[in-house]
Amino acid sequence: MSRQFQYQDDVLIEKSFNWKQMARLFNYLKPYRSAVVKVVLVMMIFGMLTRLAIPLLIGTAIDQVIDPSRGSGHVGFLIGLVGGMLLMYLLRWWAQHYTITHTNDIGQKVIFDLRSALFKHVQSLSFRFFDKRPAGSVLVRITNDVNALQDLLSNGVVNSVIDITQLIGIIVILLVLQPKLAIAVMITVPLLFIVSSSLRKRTRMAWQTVRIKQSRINSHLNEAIQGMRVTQAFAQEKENMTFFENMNRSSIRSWNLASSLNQLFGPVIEVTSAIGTLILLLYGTHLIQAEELTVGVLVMFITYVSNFWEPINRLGQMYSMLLISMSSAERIFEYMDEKPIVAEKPDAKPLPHVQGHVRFDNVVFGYEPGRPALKGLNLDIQPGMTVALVGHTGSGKSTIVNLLCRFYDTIEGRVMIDGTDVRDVTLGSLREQIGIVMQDTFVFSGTIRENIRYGRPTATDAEVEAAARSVRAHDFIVNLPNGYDTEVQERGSALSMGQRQLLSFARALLADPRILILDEATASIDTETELRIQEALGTLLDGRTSFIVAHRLSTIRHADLIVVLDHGVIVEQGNHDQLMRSGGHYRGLIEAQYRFLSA
Ligand SMILES: Nc1ncnc2c1ncn2[C@@H]1O[C@H](COP(=O)(O)OP(=O)(O)OP(=O)(O)O)[C@@H](O)[C@H]1O
Repeated sequence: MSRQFQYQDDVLIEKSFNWKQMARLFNYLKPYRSAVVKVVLVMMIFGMLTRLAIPLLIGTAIDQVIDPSRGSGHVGFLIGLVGGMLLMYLLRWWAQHYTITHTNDIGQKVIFDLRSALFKHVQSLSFRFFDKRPAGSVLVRITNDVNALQDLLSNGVVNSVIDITQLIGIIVILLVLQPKLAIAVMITVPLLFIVSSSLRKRTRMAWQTVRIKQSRINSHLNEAIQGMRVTQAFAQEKENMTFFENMNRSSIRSWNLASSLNQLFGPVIEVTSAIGTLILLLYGTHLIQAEELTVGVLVMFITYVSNFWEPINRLGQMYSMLLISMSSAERIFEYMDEKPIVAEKPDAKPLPHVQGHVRFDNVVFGYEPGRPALKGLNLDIQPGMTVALVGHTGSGKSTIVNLLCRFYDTIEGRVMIDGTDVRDVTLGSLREQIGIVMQDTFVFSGTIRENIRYGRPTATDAEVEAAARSVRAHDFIVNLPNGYDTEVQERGSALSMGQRQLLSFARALLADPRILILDEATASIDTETELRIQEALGTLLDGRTSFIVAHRLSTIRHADLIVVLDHGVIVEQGNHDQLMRSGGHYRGLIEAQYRFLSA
């Protein structure tokens, strides 16, 4: 299959640890500081202390009660010790339950904050940001990468604090109980460290690969679902399936590898712990024989040492998780650090209610360096005028409207509305006064009423209906199964092309902007709908400055001014009759269209 999907931003990260990034990430835990401290305290007091106390109780039981040299009259004491142990176990269970509930809660809240902050930021970014990235990869960062941090920000932090404290506690107790034996046992720690760190590096890379493969699946799925119509229309389902299956298989393979590497840690820990126990028993026996150690203390040692490996193992896993999470954090912060190219000036003022006088003053613009889309454009449009922008594909029509809405900033020259440079006003106040009707009307999931109201959320039902009536959309809406309350879906597939156009006209009319931009649909529709749309358009354009990226002859003919563009330059302007008479580009375009229609 020739199609190649590339998700360039998903690369294996093998960088050294970025402490700054980590501090930045942990900043998100700040609002929940007191909750974290509470959980750590509960776990330390009731979880860790009970764990440390249990071996002491066992050792005491052996030396004070079970040791035959001490007689057998201490059953009451033994029951007391066992009761104490039972209480410790219960407290421990409760502390674990408390910790799990609360760490999950903290984790969820942090993830919520992080995801909201990221979405808010991404929403503020300029068109140029989205030009460069497939929607799928943005989606993956807001979902997968944020999710990848959940474990770290919940159990990760709390468990690490507890594990470190527990380790220190055990080491101190062992050293106090029998320093020589303690040092002998700990000889195994560096051994474990060396073996596991090389294994851990491989495991970390393997888990990163898993994450990347899963991200690719998500990115691909997003594209595949969005492009499903094209896939089906070109009967590419089989090829698409093969591609997907390969990705899926490769994801499983990477998961199997990572998980088998992960499973090697268990045996490594077991072997080290066995060596530790061997040292403990050999050297311990020697010390007992030399009367430097009691059997009870040896049992305490054995229990403590068995509790020693678990936190070490968890801390190692935590370190790997930290490294993997940091690669997600880096991806998230890369977006967070992306500045909107079209930014409001700090002293930007709201644009007052405008008349609709639009001026392009020697505007030069290009989307990419070295490829100008507009080359020194001058236009002066009086309030209320209807301007038709015509020209070959790629001539710069949409670019003009993109600059008017300030989706991009000019490289040279100015765009002025009522004498104010669009860069001097707040983006909200500018765009509120400009209504846009896109060629492919985006219908959001919801009812027809909600979709029309998108233009002005505060509009009443009566106003929504009035707008729909004015643009002749009311008739088709009331004929839908639930009238204005009919649910429509994301791509508006339940509605025809013409109906979607009328819906978008109603939306724009309700918003009542002073300046209207209309990207006229190119698809041909039946004559009755065409007439209805033309009538609706008349209502919509009335009294506003309008820019129409025009394709229909009827629209172009009625425009007050026709601007003919060619390769980013205005080659002609005037009304229909003037331009026809002059016999230039425009006449050529119109005659070509006639020839096409009559062919
Ligand atoms: N987002 C973008 N990134 C890079 N180049 C772009 C982008 N949008 C448009 N261009 C380029 O800018 C030039 C002008 O494009 P523009 O969309 O303004 O043309 P148009 O006249 O509206 O075309 P059409 O009638 O096909 O919509 C073209 O060469 C196009 O390839």
